[in-house]
Amino acid sequence: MIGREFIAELENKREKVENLFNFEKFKVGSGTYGQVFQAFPKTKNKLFPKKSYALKLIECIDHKQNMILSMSACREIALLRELKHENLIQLNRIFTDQRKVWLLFDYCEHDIWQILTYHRKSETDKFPSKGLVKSLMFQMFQGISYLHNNWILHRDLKPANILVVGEGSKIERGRVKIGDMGFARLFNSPLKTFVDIDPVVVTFWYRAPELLLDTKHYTKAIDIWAIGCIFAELLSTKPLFYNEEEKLETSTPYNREQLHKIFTTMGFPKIEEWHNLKAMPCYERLTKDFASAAYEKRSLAATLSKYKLQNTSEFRLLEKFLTMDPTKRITAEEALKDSYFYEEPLPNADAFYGMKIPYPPRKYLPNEENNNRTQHQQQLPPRQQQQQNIPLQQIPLPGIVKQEPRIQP
Ligand SMILES: Cc1ccc(-n2nc(C(C)(C)C)cc2NC(=O)NCCN2CCOCC2)cc1
Repeated sequence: MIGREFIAELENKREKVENLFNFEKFKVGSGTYGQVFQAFPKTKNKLFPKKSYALKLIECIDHKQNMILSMSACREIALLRELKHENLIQLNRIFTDQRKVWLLFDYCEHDIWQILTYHRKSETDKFPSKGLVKSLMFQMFQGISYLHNNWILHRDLKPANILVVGEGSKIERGRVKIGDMGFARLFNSPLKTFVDIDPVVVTFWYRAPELLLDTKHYTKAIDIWAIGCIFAELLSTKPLFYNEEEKLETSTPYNREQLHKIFTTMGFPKIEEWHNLKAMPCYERLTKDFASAAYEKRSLAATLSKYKLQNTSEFRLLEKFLTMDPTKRITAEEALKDSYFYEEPLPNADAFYGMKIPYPPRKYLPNEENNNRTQHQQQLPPRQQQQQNIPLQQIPLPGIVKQEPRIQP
């Protein structure tokens, strides 16, 4: 059997995602890493229990009949196949056909961005309950602790990446699933208030000070700072380091406005607090751009005083997350042992325990697929290809549905 007939034979045998699920009209997200659809098993298919799934279409490039999988897709598949924890997104299956790669996940109706947006806009329900906040935080730390113990850093923790399972799933209702939606596409949107901010806009609000000072060492402490920002936002419903300036990514991670926001909120870091500050790559620029005296009266306690958080276990824990010196920041393991998680209300495995879920379901986005060529069919110039991508055939994609031995290119 020659190659083309063999491929055709292969195609007929494969389970096609279009035959197994209804999803085309239910797009819930799109961005740099691909598009995401809510998917419902078709009645005739017994392979998948009757519940909601998420199908992520990976952007491939079709080059001279060769499917080219991006490096990021390869990294996502390789990473997710190794990870298994109840508070992390779980990759269920991989489907491929001649032109596309689909990743199948369990569906999560909610995320912390959506929860915060609901409370910001509500007149009568302005804050998430104490029990909800505690459960979300505890589950987030369980997931991050698993990642950090496996020496994996998330590096882009923000409310939109903290998903929560909704109604419908008895066992997993209110379960936190940390993901990486990778929607951080450059977005030159007009200035907006944070209430309407799109979860896909690139924000620096969760970036640790050492990142903004161009540290060369990505560490676990960077994730802890981001979780601290999310904790503060859950307690106040306002982004702690909100910065209305939405800048396109600049060549250096140094962001003067974001640093100013952090110092205005926390005060300016003292050398005795952050011994290694002078060693930061952008320290010279920092001393030129900022006068520490301007932030003398600033502190986290002063900033959050209007939320009546002083002398609470929440505030004491928050200070440990938002410690300027990354080497002094609390670890995920230490956070899980904090007294905050051992006082009423105790964290419940179901973040929505004892409450009716008031948060709206996800909105469906228009699916451009129907009326124009999709990204994966675009041709990349050959030069770009060599740098960025590996032909699909060369990537062992174990666990693909009904995978036959691949023909070598
Ligand atoms: C390049 C790259 C992109 C993403 C990941 N990544 N990393 C993670 C961990 C568990 C490590 C946080 C999760 C993902 N991928 C997704 O979350 N994917 C989204 C899955 N969601 C979509 C919406 O519905 C629920 C499942 C890795 C590498």
